[in-house]
Amino acid sequence: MSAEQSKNDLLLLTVEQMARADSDAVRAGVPAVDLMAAAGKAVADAVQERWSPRPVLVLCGPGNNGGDGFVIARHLQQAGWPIRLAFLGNQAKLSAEAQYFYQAWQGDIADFSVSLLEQTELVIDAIFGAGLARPLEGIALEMITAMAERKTAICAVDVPSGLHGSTGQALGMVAPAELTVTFFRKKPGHLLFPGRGLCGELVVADIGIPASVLDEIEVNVWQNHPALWQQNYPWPRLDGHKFHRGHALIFGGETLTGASRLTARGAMRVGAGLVSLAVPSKVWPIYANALTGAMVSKLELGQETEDFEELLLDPRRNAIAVGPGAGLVAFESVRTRKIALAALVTERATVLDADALSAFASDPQVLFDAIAGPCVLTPHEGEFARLFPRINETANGVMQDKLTRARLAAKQSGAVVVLKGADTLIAAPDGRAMINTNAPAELATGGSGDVLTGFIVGLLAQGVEAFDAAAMAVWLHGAVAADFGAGLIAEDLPDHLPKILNAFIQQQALAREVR
Ligand SMILES: NC(=O)C1=CN([C@@H]2O[C@H](COP(=O)(O)OP(=O)(O)OC[C@H]3O[C@@H](n4cnc5c(N)ncnc54)[C@H](O)[C@@H]3O)[C@@H](O)[C@H]2O)[C@@H](O)CC1
Ligand SMILES: Nc1ncnc2c1ncn2[C@@H]1O[C@H](COP(=O)(O)OP(=O)(O)O)[C@@H](O)[C@H]1O
Ligand SMILES: [K+]
Repeated sequence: MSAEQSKNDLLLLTVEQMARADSDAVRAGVPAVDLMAAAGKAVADAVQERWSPRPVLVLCGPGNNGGDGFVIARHLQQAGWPIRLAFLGNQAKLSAEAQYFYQAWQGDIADFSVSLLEQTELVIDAIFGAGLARPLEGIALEMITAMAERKTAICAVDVPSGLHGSTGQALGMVAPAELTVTFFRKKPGHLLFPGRGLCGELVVADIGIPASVLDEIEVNVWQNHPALWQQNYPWPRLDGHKFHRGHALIFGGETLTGASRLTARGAMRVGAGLVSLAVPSKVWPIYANALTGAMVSKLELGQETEDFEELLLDPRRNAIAVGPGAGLVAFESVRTRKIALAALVTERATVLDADALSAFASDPQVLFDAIAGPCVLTPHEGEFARLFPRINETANGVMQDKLTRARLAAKQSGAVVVLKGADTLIAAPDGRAMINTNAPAELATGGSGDVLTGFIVGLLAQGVEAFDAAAMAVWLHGAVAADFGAGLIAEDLPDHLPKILNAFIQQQALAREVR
């Protein structure tokens, strides 16, 4: 598969974009009835690959998702499965293609009723798909609530009914599926929590929509994956020396000294040519004692910012990280702000994390106004709420989804925003975004974010553009943790990185040989 093709496969379509892809395909000559036939067949195949024949209840809703349900029921029935089918809606209002498959269905059609679940071992949820306009109510809601309570095995068509495909948010109740089969491309809601947890295994089926329809749709959200950035990965040059690989400067505070040391180790392992820590002179011995490969510079009491600025007079210190362990109590907070602003004024590539974000909570605009060069902000949800309170405001008690919030924050701040969590978002001010999906829950351990900051600043030092550096770092961070597995602590992340990088090099070499 070519790089362009895999990039294309990683695109995520909103519900509206998917509807557009669908209608453009029809306009390009693919009959709508063929799309529905292919969609239903793909779901029936996926079901037969995973389950042995058993009593199945197919729940068909009023739209085209329901239309798919009729196709699925027919295939499974022809394969000898015991099928019951229930329909919610008005036959006269079905689309032409759904009407066609409704007519083609040979069996009985029941009304929705919770009692149907009694002799059911597998439910095909074809109630609502991408077209859900408002929260579920009435018998649809009762059905889904009963399915969730009984923990019936569910195969969802396109999305588990009630889940919003663009946001990953539940519109009221959603029964978690074991398997979700979607069509053509994934949607953000399949990858963003809670949606990701509700979809179970996710299968993307080709239903005959030509990829060329994407040429007309402006898509700028992807699932984060090396195919998107591996051509920009900064492998060392054969004739290189350490200054070709950049010099990362990291500020270290005086209380939680471990945090910035983790950052430094992350930056070193990811390949920065040189790494320096700049730390208050009174704690210099702690750092100097603990670090071998990194250099430690002293910032004298009362003139820490000036000393930091002096270090920045050397243009070879080309990437800066401030935040991990920087300090927030009283005078520390003021110092953290000053150091962050001193970094930003150079317009060199800068990562601000942790305390360097919280230090601006009282006036985030001061931070945003100072961002002029390449900058990456790496808030977790708590830090995000402090910096972007307006973006987090709720309407009817509901906050906007994570993708929207990260993109608004990137636009507002002028920085690449890495909104961390189990479904970390990477968003650029120009609207591009990636959703990361390879991170295991083992990363929820103190200090893992500090290492991520180190990976980012190490890549920035090597000249990688901010959005790519953030995407690479987040992916590597997840890959390392997933490969390490149980028992992971933050210290393991830098030290296990070489294994992942070496595997990555081998894969790239293989790909080159194949080409
Ligand atoms: N390329 C594609 O996108 C294809 C899509 N197909 C299927 O078509 C589906 C999309 O079809 P539709 O746009 O008809 O969407 P749905 O099947 O989700 O149905 C929407 C219908 O439900 C009604 N509705 C929405 N919210 C409601 C609520 N809360 N309570 C009661 N009624 C509500 C709407 O008024 C509309 O009539 C996809 O999910 C997929 O399963 C397939 O048929 C094949 C091709
Ligand atoms: N449940 C989870 N699944 C996957 N990744 C997670 C999970 N919880 C946290 N992470 C990741 O772990 C890191 C934690 O960073 P952060 O919250 O800054 O912690 P710390 O300050 O202790 O380093 C982030 O990269 C985040 O995306
Ligand atoms: K569904």
